[in-house]
Amino acid sequence: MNHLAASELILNKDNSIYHLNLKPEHLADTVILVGDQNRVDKITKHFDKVEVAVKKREFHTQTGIYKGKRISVISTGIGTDNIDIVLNELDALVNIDFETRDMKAEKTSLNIIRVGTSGSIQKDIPVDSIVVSEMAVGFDNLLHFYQSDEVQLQDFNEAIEAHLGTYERNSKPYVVPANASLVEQFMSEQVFAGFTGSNSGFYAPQGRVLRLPLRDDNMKDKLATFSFKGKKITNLEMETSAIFGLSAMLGHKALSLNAIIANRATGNFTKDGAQAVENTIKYALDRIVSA
Ligand SMILES: O=P(O)(O)O[C@H]1O[C@H](CO)[C@@H](O)[C@H]1O
Ligand SMILES: O=c1cc[nH]c(=O)[nH]1
Repeated sequence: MNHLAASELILNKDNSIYHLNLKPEHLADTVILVGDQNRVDKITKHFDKVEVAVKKREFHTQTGIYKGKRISVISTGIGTDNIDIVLNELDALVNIDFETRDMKAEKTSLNIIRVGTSGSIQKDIPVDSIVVSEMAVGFDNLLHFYQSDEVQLQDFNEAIEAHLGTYERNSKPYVVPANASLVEQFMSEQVFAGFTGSNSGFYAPQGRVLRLPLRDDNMKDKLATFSFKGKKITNLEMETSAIFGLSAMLGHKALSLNAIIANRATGNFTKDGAQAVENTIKYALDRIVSA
Protein backbone atom coordinates (compact mmCIF):
# COMPACT_ATOMS: atom_id res chain seq x y z
CA MET A 1 0.00 0.00 0.00
CA ASN A 2 1.17 3.56 -0.75
CA HIS A 3 1.37 5.56 2.45
CA LEU A 4 0.58 9.22 1.90
CA ALA A 5 3.80 11.26 1.94
CA ALA A 6 4.40 14.11 4.41
CA SER A 7 4.07 16.59 1.53
CA GLU A 8 0.61 15.27 0.51
CA LEU A 9 -1.21 14.53 3.75
CA ILE A 10 0.17 17.44 5.76
CA LEU A 11 -0.15 17.15 9.53
CA ASN A 12 0.84 19.76 12.07
CA LYS A 13 3.20 18.95 14.98
CA ASP A 14 0.22 18.05 17.19
CA ASN A 15 -1.07 15.63 14.48
CA SER A 16 -3.90 17.95 13.45
CA ILE A 17 -4.70 18.42 9.73
CA TYR A 18 -2.82 21.28 8.06
CA HIS A 19 -5.30 24.13 7.46
CA LEU A 20 -8.28 23.22 9.63
CA ASN A 21 -5.96 22.48 12.58
CA LEU A 22 -8.38 19.75 13.70
CA LYS A 23 -7.80 16.23 15.00
CA PRO A 24 -10.27 13.45 14.13
CA GLU A 25 -11.87 13.52 17.59
CA HIS A 26 -12.73 17.23 17.15
CA LEU A 27 -15.15 16.60 14.28
CA ALA A 28 -18.84 15.63 14.44
CA ASP A 29 -20.53 13.60 11.68
CA THR A 30 -22.84 16.55 10.95
CA VAL A 31 -20.93 19.58 9.72
CA ILE A 32 -22.34 23.06 9.04
CA LEU A 33 -20.17 25.12 6.67
CA VAL A 34 -20.43 28.92 6.61
CA GLY A 35 -18.40 31.42 4.62
CA ASP A 36 -18.05 34.10 7.27
CA GLN A 37 -15.96 33.34 10.39
CA ASN A 38 -18.27 35.52 12.49
CA ARG A 39 -21.21 33.28 11.60
CA VAL A 40 -19.75 30.37 13.62
CA ASP A 41 -20.62 32.02 16.95
CA LYS A 42 -24.02 33.03 15.59
CA ILE A 43 -24.78 29.33 15.16
CA THR A 44 -23.18 27.90 18.29
CA LYS A 45 -24.86 30.50 20.54
CA HIS A 46 -27.91 28.25 20.06
CA PHE A 47 -25.98 25.15 21.26
CA ASP A 48 -26.38 23.60 24.72
CA LYS A 49 -22.60 23.39 24.97
CA VAL A 50 -19.46 23.90 22.87
CA GLU A 51 -16.69 21.36 23.50
CA VAL A 52 -14.13 22.32 20.79
CA ALA A 53 -13.09 25.77 19.53
CA VAL A 54 -10.16 25.93 17.10
CA LYS A 55 -9.07 28.74 14.76
CA LYS A 56 -6.50 28.89 11.96
CA ARG A 57 -6.58 31.55 9.21
CA GLU A 58 -10.21 31.88 8.04
CA PHE A 59 -11.05 28.34 9.19
CA HIS A 60 -12.79 28.65 12.54
CA THR A 61 -14.34 25.52 14.02
CA GLN A 62 -16.62 24.93 16.97
CA THR A 63 -18.04 21.52 17.84
CA GLY A 64 -20.85 21.18 20.34
CA ILE A 65 -24.26 19.79 21.16
CA TYR A 66 -27.56 21.17 19.86
CA LYS A 67 -30.69 19.47 21.26
CA GLY A 68 -28.69 16.29 21.89
CA LYS A 69 -26.99 16.22 18.46
CA ARG A 70 -23.24 16.69 18.05
CA ILE A 71 -22.54 19.22 15.30
CA SER A 72 -19.36 20.91 14.01
CA VAL A 73 -19.59 24.42 12.57
CA ILE A 74 -16.69 25.46 10.31
CA SER A 75 -16.06 28.68 8.40
CA THR A 76 -14.66 28.20 4.91
CA GLY A 77 -13.94 31.79 3.91
CA ILE A 78 -14.94 32.81 0.41
CA GLY A 79 -14.71 30.73 -2.75
CA THR A 80 -14.43 27.23 -4.14
CA ASP A 81 -10.63 27.26 -3.80
CA ASN A 82 -11.18 27.22 -0.03
CA ILE A 83 -13.81 24.49 -0.41
CA ASP A 84 -11.12 22.31 -2.03
CA ILE A 85 -9.11 22.61 1.19
CA VAL A 86 -12.01 22.20 3.58
CA LEU A 87 -13.64 19.19 1.89
CA ASN A 88 -10.37 17.30 1.40
CA GLU A 89 -9.33 17.91 5.00
CA LEU A 90 -12.77 17.00 6.40
CA ASP A 91 -12.63 13.75 4.47
CA ALA A 92 -9.08 13.06 5.63
CA LEU A 93 -10.17 13.54 9.25
CA VAL A 94 -12.67 10.70 8.98
CA ASN A 95 -11.35 8.46 6.20
CA ILE A 96 -7.54 8.49 6.52
CA ASP A 97 -5.65 6.97 9.43
CA PHE A 98 -3.21 9.69 10.55
CA GLU A 99 -0.87 7.11 12.19
CA THR A 100 -0.45 4.76 9.20
CA ARG A 101 -1.17 7.48 6.56
CA ASP A 102 -3.42 4.99 4.72
CA MET A 103 -7.07 5.14 3.79
CA LYS A 104 -9.33 3.47 6.33
CA ALA A 105 -11.02 0.26 5.13
CA GLU A 106 -14.37 1.40 6.50
CA LYS A 107 -15.48 4.82 5.27
CA THR A 108 -17.46 7.43 7.19
CA SER A 109 -20.04 9.56 5.39
CA LEU A 110 -20.51 13.07 6.77
CA ASN A 111 -23.63 15.22 6.48
CA ILE A 112 -22.37 18.57 5.20
CA ILE A 113 -24.74 21.55 5.20
CA ARG A 114 -23.77 24.99 3.96
CA VAL A 115 -25.56 27.94 5.61
CA GLY A 116 -24.67 30.91 3.44
CA THR A 117 -25.76 34.19 1.93
CA SER A 118 -26.62 34.69 -1.70
CA GLY A 119 -28.18 36.95 -4.34
CA SER A 120 -31.38 35.91 -6.10
CA ILE A 121 -31.58 36.41 -9.87
CA GLN A 122 -35.33 35.76 -10.08
CA LYS A 123 -37.88 38.52 -9.28
CA ASP A 124 -40.14 36.08 -7.43
CA ILE A 125 -37.43 34.99 -4.94
CA PRO A 126 -37.33 38.07 -2.70
CA VAL A 127 -34.73 39.31 -0.24
CA ASP A 128 -34.99 37.73 3.23
CA SER A 129 -36.22 34.42 1.81
CA ILE A 130 -34.34 31.11 2.11
CA VAL A 131 -33.26 29.01 -0.88
CA VAL A 132 -32.52 25.31 -0.42
CA SER A 133 -30.39 24.23 -3.37
CA GLU A 134 -31.47 21.03 -5.11
CA MET A 135 -28.70 21.50 -7.67
CA ALA A 136 -25.74 23.75 -8.33
CA VAL A 137 -23.87 24.94 -11.39
CA GLY A 138 -20.20 25.75 -10.95
CA PHE A 139 -18.73 28.54 -13.04
CA ASP A 140 -15.45 28.00 -11.20
CA ASN A 141 -13.11 25.32 -12.55
CA LEU A 142 -12.42 23.24 -9.43
CA LEU A 143 -14.24 20.05 -10.35
CA HIS A 144 -12.45 19.80 -13.71
CA PHE A 145 -9.17 19.01 -11.92
CA TYR A 146 -10.75 15.80 -10.52
CA GLN A 147 -12.12 12.71 -12.27
CA SER A 148 -15.56 14.17 -11.70
CA ASP A 149 -17.54 13.36 -14.87
CA GLU A 150 -19.71 10.79 -13.07
CA VAL A 151 -21.05 13.24 -10.50
CA GLN A 152 -21.87 15.88 -13.13
CA LEU A 153 -25.23 16.13 -14.91
CA GLN A 154 -23.91 16.19 -18.46
CA ASP A 155 -27.23 17.09 -20.12
CA PHE A 156 -27.46 20.20 -17.92
CA ASN A 157 -23.79 21.02 -18.59
CA GLU A 158 -24.44 21.05 -22.32
CA ALA A 159 -27.71 22.98 -22.10
CA ILE A 160 -26.14 25.73 -19.95
CA GLU A 161 -23.06 26.02 -22.13
CA ALA A 162 -25.21 26.34 -25.24
CA HIS A 163 -27.49 28.94 -23.61
CA LEU A 164 -24.70 31.11 -22.20
CA GLY A 165 -22.29 30.87 -25.12
CA THR A 166 -19.45 30.66 -22.61
CA TYR A 167 -16.31 32.55 -23.70
CA GLU A 168 -13.87 29.91 -24.98
CA ARG A 169 -11.13 30.83 -22.49
CA ASN A 170 -13.48 30.43 -19.49
CA SER A 171 -13.89 27.06 -17.84
CA LYS A 172 -16.98 25.06 -18.75
CA PRO A 173 -19.91 25.16 -16.32
CA TYR A 174 -20.50 21.94 -14.36
CA VAL A 175 -23.82 20.91 -12.81
CA VAL A 176 -24.05 18.73 -9.70
CA PRO A 177 -27.04 17.69 -7.58
CA ALA A 178 -27.41 18.00 -3.81
CA ASN A 179 -27.93 14.83 -1.79
CA ALA A 180 -31.55 13.80 -2.39
CA SER A 181 -32.28 12.63 1.18
CA LEU A 182 -31.03 15.93 2.65
CA VAL A 183 -33.10 17.89 0.11
CA GLU A 184 -36.17 16.02 1.32
CA GLN A 185 -35.27 16.65 4.98
CA PHE A 186 -34.79 20.41 4.45
CA MET A 187 -37.55 21.23 1.95
CA SER A 188 -40.75 22.84 3.20
CA GLU A 189 -43.24 25.54 2.29
CA GLN A 190 -41.11 28.06 4.17
CA VAL A 191 -38.28 27.88 1.61
CA PHE A 192 -37.71 28.09 -2.15
CA ALA A 193 -36.26 25.08 -3.98
CA GLY A 194 -33.23 26.37 -5.86
CA PHE A 195 -30.67 25.76 -8.58
CA THR A 196 -27.69 27.71 -7.32
CA GLY A 197 -24.93 29.22 -9.45
CA SER A 198 -21.49 29.30 -7.81
CA ASN A 199 -19.21 31.92 -9.33
CA SER A 200 -15.48 32.44 -9.24
CA GLY A 201 -15.90 36.04 -8.07
CA PHE A 202 -18.44 38.48 -6.64
CA TYR A 203 -18.28 41.21 -9.31
CA ALA A 204 -17.84 40.40 -13.02
CA PRO A 205 -18.33 36.64 -12.53
CA GLN A 206 -21.78 37.46 -11.08
CA GLY A 207 -22.45 40.12 -13.72
CA ARG A 208 -21.85 43.09 -11.33
CA VAL A 209 -20.43 46.29 -12.75
CA LEU A 210 -18.87 49.02 -10.65
CA ARG A 211 -16.16 50.60 -12.86
CA LEU A 212 -14.98 47.72 -15.04
CA PRO A 213 -17.03 46.66 -18.06
CA LEU A 214 -18.03 43.02 -18.50
CA ARG A 215 -16.93 40.83 -21.39
CA ASP A 216 -20.60 39.81 -21.79
CA ASP A 217 -23.12 42.50 -20.79
CA ASN A 218 -25.99 40.03 -21.04
CA MET A 219 -24.55 37.36 -18.76
CA LYS A 220 -26.84 38.03 -15.76
CA ASP A 221 -29.93 38.02 -17.98
CA LYS A 222 -28.77 34.88 -19.74
CA LEU A 223 -28.31 33.16 -16.36
CA ALA A 224 -31.80 34.26 -15.29
CA THR A 225 -33.49 33.06 -18.49
CA PHE A 226 -31.84 29.63 -18.62
CA SER A 227 -34.45 26.90 -18.34
CA PHE A 228 -33.99 23.16 -18.84
CA LYS A 229 -36.12 20.22 -17.70
CA GLY A 230 -38.24 22.67 -15.68
CA LYS A 231 -35.26 24.09 -13.73
CA LYS A 232 -34.17 27.74 -13.66
CA ILE A 233 -31.05 29.13 -12.01
CA THR A 234 -32.34 30.86 -8.89
CA ASN A 235 -29.44 32.44 -7.01
CA LEU A 236 -25.72 33.18 -7.12
CA GLU A 237 -23.03 32.68 -4.49
CA MET A 238 -19.51 31.26 -4.39
CA GLU A 239 -19.20 27.78 -2.78
CA THR A 240 -22.12 25.39 -3.30
CA SER A 241 -21.04 23.75 -6.59
CA ALA A 242 -17.74 22.60 -5.13
CA ILE A 243 -19.34 21.42 -1.89
CA PHE A 244 -21.84 19.28 -3.84
CA GLY A 245 -19.25 17.97 -6.31
CA LEU A 246 -16.50 17.05 -3.86
CA SER A 247 -18.97 15.60 -1.35
CA ALA A 248 -20.52 13.35 -3.99
CA MET A 249 -17.07 12.13 -5.14
CA LEU A 250 -15.91 11.48 -1.56
CA GLY A 251 -19.13 9.73 -0.46
CA HIS A 252 -20.50 12.48 1.80
CA LYS A 253 -24.02 13.92 1.76
CA ALA A 254 -24.26 17.64 1.06
CA LEU A 255 -26.89 20.35 1.04
CA SER A 256 -26.80 24.15 0.81
CA LEU A 257 -29.19 26.73 2.26
CA ASN A 258 -28.77 30.41 1.54
CA ALA A 259 -30.30 33.52 3.03
CA ILE A 260 -31.20 35.76 0.09
CA ILE A 261 -29.73 39.14 0.92
CA ALA A 262 -29.80 40.72 -2.57
CA ASN A 263 -32.26 40.53 -5.44
CA ARG A 264 -30.31 41.16 -8.62
CA ALA A 265 -33.47 41.26 -10.76
CA THR A 266 -35.11 44.09 -8.78
CA GLY A 267 -31.97 45.79 -7.43
CA ASN A 268 -33.06 45.30 -3.79
CA PHE A 269 -30.76 44.57 -0.87
CA THR A 270 -32.03 43.32 2.51
CA LYS A 271 -32.64 45.94 5.18
CA ASP A 272 -31.58 43.50 7.92
CA GLY A 273 -28.99 40.98 6.79
CA ALA A 274 -28.30 39.81 10.34
CA GLN A 275 -31.96 38.83 10.80
CA ALA A 276 -32.07 37.09 7.39
CA VAL A 277 -29.04 35.02 8.39
CA GLU A 278 -30.44 34.32 11.88
CA ASN A 279 -33.70 33.02 10.34
CA THR A 280 -31.73 30.74 8.03
CA ILE A 281 -29.59 29.45 10.92
CA LYS A 282 -32.67 28.67 13.03
CA TYR A 283 -34.33 26.93 10.09
CA ALA A 284 -31.21 24.84 9.39
CA LEU A 285 -30.74 23.79 13.04
CA ASP A 286 -34.39 22.84 13.33
CA ARG A 287 -34.23 20.67 10.21
CA ILE A 288 -30.95 19.02 11.27
CA VAL A 289 -32.50 17.71 14.49
CA SER A 290 -35.80 16.80 12.76
CA ALA A 291 -34.23 13.75 11.04
O1 LIG B 1 -21.99 34.53 3.35
P1 LIG B 1 -21.13 33.44 2.74
O2 LIG B 1 -21.40 32.11 3.34
O3 LIG B 1 -19.66 33.80 2.78
O4 LIG B 1 -21.56 33.34 1.20
C1 LIG B 1 -21.56 34.36 0.24
O5 LIG B 1 -20.96 35.57 0.66
C2 LIG B 1 -19.63 35.71 0.12
C3 LIG B 1 -19.58 36.94 -0.76
O6 LIG B 1 -19.98 38.08 -0.08
C4 LIG B 1 -19.38 34.42 -0.65
O7 LIG B 1 -18.70 33.50 0.17
C5 LIG B 1 -20.77 33.97 -0.99
O8 LIG B 1 -20.89 32.61 -1.30
O1 LIG C 1 -25.18 38.68 -4.57
C1 LIG C 1 -24.56 38.00 -3.76
C2 LIG C 1 -24.86 38.05 -2.37
C3 LIG C 1 -24.13 37.27 -1.51
N1 LIG C 1 -23.13 36.49 -2.00
C4 LIG C 1 -22.83 36.45 -3.30
O2 LIG C 1 -21.90 35.75 -3.71
N2 LIG C 1 -23.56 37.21 -4.15
